Amino acid sequence: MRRFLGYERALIVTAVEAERAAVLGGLGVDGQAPDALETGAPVVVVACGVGPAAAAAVTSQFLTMAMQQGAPFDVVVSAGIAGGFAGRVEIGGLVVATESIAADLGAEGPDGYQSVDDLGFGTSRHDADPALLRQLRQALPEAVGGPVLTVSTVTGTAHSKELIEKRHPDAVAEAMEGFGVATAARLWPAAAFGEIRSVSNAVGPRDRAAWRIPQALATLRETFAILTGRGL
Ligand SMILES: O=C(O)c1cccc(C(=O)CC[C@H]2O[C@@H](n3cnc4c(=O)[nH]cnc43)[C@H](O)[C@@H]2O)c1
Repeated sequence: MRRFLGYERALIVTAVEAERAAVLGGLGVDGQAPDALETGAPVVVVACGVGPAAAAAVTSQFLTMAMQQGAPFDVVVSAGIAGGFAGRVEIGGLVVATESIAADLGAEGPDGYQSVDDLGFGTSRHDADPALLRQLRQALPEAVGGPVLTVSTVTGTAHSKELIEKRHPDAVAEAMEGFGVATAARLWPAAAFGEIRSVSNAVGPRDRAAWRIPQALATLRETFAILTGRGL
């Protein structure tokens, strides 16, 4: 198996098995045995489950186990499909996060929404590692760069789309794991963090039949072929 960019050991965290299979397909392997972590594979791909809590828990577990085995990860990437904000990214297109933002981690009050940052309780944002981001932008010139939101509930009405766009006017996409993966990765300063998303649907009123999942999974697969030097 080839390396991810120039990194010694990469942990790629997807939400579901179909995304994991697409990433592994890009790496040129049909599947990965459950002992990939123990055998020192240069790229380990794990499906953590949906949402930021599962993402943080599983990422933390894998980072700790790799360190205990003496083969720590030096890069951690949250990867999968996402909803894209219309006019910023096409369905089937690719997004590279400049930062991963917990879009609903805060409080509502008479003056509107306040993030945990506004409240003085910590941070709702994690920047992508600058060196990793540069490499991703160079390897994937067609990708749209910008903040990617992490939500616990998929935006599904015109009203909630309007609200989230007002709170995060620069966001290019929303998904459900990036901030969780980043929160765990931040505990390991030696590991660079990034988030890569292919777009399966437009953020807005729920229309599951319009989600182009096979197209987004194909983009994800091509992306990881490029990032491991296997081309298209
Ligand atoms: O049904 C399938 O075949 C299938 C294959 C791959 C992935 C899925 C998912 O449902 C993945 C859920 C995952 O996708 C992210 N996501 C995608 N669109 C959005 C969105 O509009 N808002 C928020 N999250 C989105 C998210 O990270 C989920 O964990 C199904």
